[in-house]
Amino acid sequence: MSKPLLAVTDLFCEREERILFDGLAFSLKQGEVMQIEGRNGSGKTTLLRILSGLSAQYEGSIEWRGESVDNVRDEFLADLLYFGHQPGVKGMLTPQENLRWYCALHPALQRSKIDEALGVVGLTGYEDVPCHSLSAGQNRRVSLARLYMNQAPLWILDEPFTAIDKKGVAAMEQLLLDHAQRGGSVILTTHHDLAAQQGVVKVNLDSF
Ligand SMILES: Nc1ncnc2c1ncn2[C@@H]1O[C@H](COP(=O)(O)OP(=O)(O)OP(=O)(O)O)[C@@H](O)[C@H]1O
Repeated sequence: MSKPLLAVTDLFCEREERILFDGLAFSLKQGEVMQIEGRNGSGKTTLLRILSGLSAQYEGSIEWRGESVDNVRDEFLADLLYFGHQPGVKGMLTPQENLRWYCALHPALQRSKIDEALGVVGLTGYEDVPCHSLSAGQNRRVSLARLYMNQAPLWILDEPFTAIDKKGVAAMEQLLLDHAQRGGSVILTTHHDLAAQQGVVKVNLDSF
């Protein structure tokens, strides 16, 4: 049997003397989409930050391709795209400039795909408009355009559909499924009901 891509065992995390989860365990295989569920404040963002290496305030084991993430940190980070709660878009820059800046940070990405990615997320005609004068949903779309340019094996996405309209959510869901079909894996949180329930593995933090 093939090793899981990501294996979490006996994870414990507390914040402000409140236990968020204890004994949390799950594994993610290649090509799997996993939705982390739980009530507000249950620790979903905290968990995603731990999994992405942004927080070390936990106990337990996290393995990437069978090795402790502590031992393969560089390889793990190179294989990861983390999409945080905030859109991470610079208001003074245009959508095109934001994506150019993103490409400069991640040389594996193709600058030639920027216009295509902006087109796919419905921002044709807005390429040169400063992001501070775009709507919340449009700013979120600038951020989501990065997913169309990134084939990292693991996507960790925190509330990627916030402020996105229904049609946009459907397109994004399809993008996640396409990524999984190509052998990528996805861990996400969302308060949206995903249309594609089949094939989505769920982990509910309220149970831990
Ligand atoms: N850096 C921190 N310091 C102190 N407490 C924190 C910190 N980060 C998170 N918390 C607390 O941990 C709990 C879990 O927060 P978290 O943002 O992970 O929840 P969530 O499940 O993502 O919530 P939501 O569904 O509302 O987005 C909250 O009670 C929060 O106040």
